[in-house]
Amino acid sequence: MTSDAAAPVVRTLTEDDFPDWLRALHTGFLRPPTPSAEEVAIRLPYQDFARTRGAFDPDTGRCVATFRSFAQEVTAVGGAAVPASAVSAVTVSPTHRRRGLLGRMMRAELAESRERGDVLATLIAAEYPIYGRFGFGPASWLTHWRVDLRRAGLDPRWSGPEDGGRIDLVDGATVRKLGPELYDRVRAVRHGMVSRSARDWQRRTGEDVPASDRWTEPFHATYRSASGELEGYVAYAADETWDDGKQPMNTATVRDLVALTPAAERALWRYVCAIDWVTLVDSGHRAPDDLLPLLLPDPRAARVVTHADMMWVRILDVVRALEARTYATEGSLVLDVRDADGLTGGRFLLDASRDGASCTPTATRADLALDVADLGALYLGDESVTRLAALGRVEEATTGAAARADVLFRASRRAWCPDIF
Ligand SMILES: CC(=O)SCCNC(=O)CCNC(=O)[C@H](O)C(C)(C)COP(=O)(O)OP(=O)(O)OC[C@H]1O[C@@H](n2cnc3c(N)ncnc32)[C@H](O)[C@@H]1OP(=O)(O)O
Repeated sequence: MTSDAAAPVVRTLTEDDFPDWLRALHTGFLRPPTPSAEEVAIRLPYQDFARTRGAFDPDTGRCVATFRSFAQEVTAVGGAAVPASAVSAVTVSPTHRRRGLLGRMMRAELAESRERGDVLATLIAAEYPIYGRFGFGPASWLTHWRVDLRRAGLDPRWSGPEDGGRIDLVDGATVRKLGPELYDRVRAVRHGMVSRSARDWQRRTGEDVPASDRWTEPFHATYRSASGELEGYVAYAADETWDDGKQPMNTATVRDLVALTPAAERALWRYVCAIDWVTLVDSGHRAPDDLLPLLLPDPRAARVVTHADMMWVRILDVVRALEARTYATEGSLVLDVRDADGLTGGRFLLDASRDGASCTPTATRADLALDVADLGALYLGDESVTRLAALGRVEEATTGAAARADVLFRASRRAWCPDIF
């Protein structure tokens, strides 16, 4: 049912709107609504009001919907950093739901992002059914394991990396200093990862974090190779659970684990799985093909707790998006891309060669026809064209085109976005 009340005004914010906007954000996310003065003061300097939208009820003047975006880079298959607009803080208050406010804010944002020259829009969807209608597709998936170390079969005598590398516990300030450069090297070689701002590192390490974030200090450990190179880092927290029989039953929860080399990744997981008192390891958000379960002598000790869609991608510029990534082999395909919002649809000839890929508008007969949301789902190599064709979502006009597209689009590792934004 639509209310007779006057439609809210959707606009970008001024500084004065911010406390009310924050209240609306908390309301939508079901947190205690009224922000403290401390929270407003801490968050204020990090707001880009030109990219923060709100909807304001004309009768009450109150903010009833929130939306923001920020500049981000997404690593494409092959390592290119693709400019994206990351969408976040999307809420509509329960008093104003299902009157089209999200649609108004999203369409304004996507048009502006396309104008700005962003190639993709990205988001982490709170609920699966919300964003497909706006051309987003689930482009990366996460798996979250809980490892029962009593069943894993690991050698309890482990005392550090066997490869001459070393692990050191460090403090948050050290992570703020060393983490960004390490992380940028890692994201340059793993598709699906996204850039992190200095503010992200502050929030991970507890600098300038409002009480409402409920941050607690984690342990941070680095891995250095035998030659002293920093190659990996882990942040983990532990609880203080003991069972009735006076046995430690602590869970180590990994908040962040990034590694430049497989040796670093193996060593950091091994380290977390060898901490005294820890009987359970909670892996946090990993790629579905993470090394963790197969590092255990008994991989069944790693039980999948969550397997779900993670980052959603909305392609805003088909030509630049498809030219930015690499392909597993040489080949060409004509794609008919439907975009109901008229941002980037059309027919395109994708030509992948040893020298790179070109994507050009064409009038040639299409091999495959698909919605822009499905192209988003395929973009990071983490979905099968054949599967989407079997679902009736990709139309195969040329026999064998779906299988050819799979060979081109798939990657040897799964896409991974570890960050919630
Ligand atoms: C990137 C992020 O920030 S993810 C966080 C998203 N926020 C939340 O989940 C917080 C709680 N939910 C909300 O605040 C709101 O329900 C929102 C923002 C999800 C939706 O806002 P609304 O203004 O009600 O959406 P709007 O009226 O524009 O709906 C557009 C369409 O999406 C559909 N839709 C909206 N939300 C949902 C949902 N949660 N599940 C299924 N369909 C939905 C509507 O039915 C409508 O469909 P139609 O075009 O076929 O009629």
